[in-house]
Amino acid sequence: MSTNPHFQRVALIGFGLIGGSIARAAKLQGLASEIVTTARSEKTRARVIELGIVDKVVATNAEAVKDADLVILCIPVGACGPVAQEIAAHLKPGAIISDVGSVKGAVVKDMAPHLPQGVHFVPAHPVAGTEHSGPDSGFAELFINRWCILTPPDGTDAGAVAHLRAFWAAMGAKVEVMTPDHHDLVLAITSHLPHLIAYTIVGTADELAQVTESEVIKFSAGGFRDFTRIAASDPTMWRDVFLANKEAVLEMLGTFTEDLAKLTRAIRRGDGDALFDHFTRTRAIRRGIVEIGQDSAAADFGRQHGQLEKKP
Ligand SMILES: NC(=O)c1ccc[n+]([C@@H]2O[C@H](COP(=O)([O-])OP(=O)(O)OC[C@H]3O[C@@H](n4cnc5c(N)ncnc54)[C@H](O)[C@@H]3O)[C@@H](O)[C@H]2O)c1
Ligand SMILES: O=C(O)C(=O)C[C@]1(C(=O)O)C=C[C@@H](O)C=C1
Repeated sequence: MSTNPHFQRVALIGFGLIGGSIARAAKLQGLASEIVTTARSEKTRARVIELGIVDKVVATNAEAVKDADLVILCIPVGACGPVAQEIAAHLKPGAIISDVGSVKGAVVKDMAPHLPQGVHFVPAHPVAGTEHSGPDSGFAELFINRWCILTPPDGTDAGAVAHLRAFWAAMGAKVEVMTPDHHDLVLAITSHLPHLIAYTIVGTADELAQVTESEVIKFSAGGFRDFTRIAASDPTMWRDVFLANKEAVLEMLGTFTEDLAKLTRAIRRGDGDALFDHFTRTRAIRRGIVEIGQDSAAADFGRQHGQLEKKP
């Protein structure tokens, strides 16, 4: 028998891209009787109320988690430890405490010591996002056909894991469980390194523009634009990701630098065969990734669950 994905009261700490998307998707799918969110500034509180998605907007995290059956921290990973400490005394016994952080090892290490006995800690990471942030950036379809990785510590109550899994699945996600360390290694290459490289190349191109007084940015071709979309992402979020996943990112950066050196040598030596072989192999891999991402699961989910459509 499948687990009911519904929660009585869901508290979202932070109403940005991810918190706002969870609120929209959970409302649309009827996954919570009540959704409460924290918005710390008067301006954001006013905007979240105006959006009319959640049932209650409060100013403090302690107030938000009161009587909540599911609490999800939707804040930068560096803030998760301090917020766990802030809310610990106010959590309802039996509640599930989760997060959406892009790094798992550091979040588990920072949060776990603060959480009281009797709550269920099930860290999570929806591997879905955009370069936008803030209360207006979320959308209900964000998680459709995207992975959500759960990293419950050993011994976590199986019922709590199943309940959170059902919640994410009902928002359209494909859910997988793995260890925090494995998660951090995989995401270092598939997500963190691409962001670092995109941030770097935008800075390099801008410096060249200043040095040569040419208009490198102004006349940037499609390739540059496609490649650097993610460099518009939130600086606080990404500062925290690189600080929190330092070891894995440095390891992947080392391997990447070696591979870049091989291509550099091929260019310097005029080794067209080496370049052609490399590009042929990586084109096939890239095309495979696109095909995997374009299967029909999103459409199937939309048909089964109502009006959700994947955004172009
Ligand atoms: N942006 C993405 O593509 C993406 C994808 C998956 C996961 N994540 C993870 O999700 C988390 C949130 O990212 P986002 O993109 O939604 O960011 P966002 O900037 O859109 O929203 C974050 C919100 O958290 C609030 N906040 C920060 N510190 C807080 C605190 N101490 N108490 C209460 N609220 C606080 C901010 O005011 C903001 O409203 C991050 O941990 C990030 O790593 C992001
Ligand atoms: O598409 C984007 O804009 C993203 O950067 C999303 C992305 C990713 O790297 O895939 C970014 C960080 C997350 O933790 C998960 C998803």
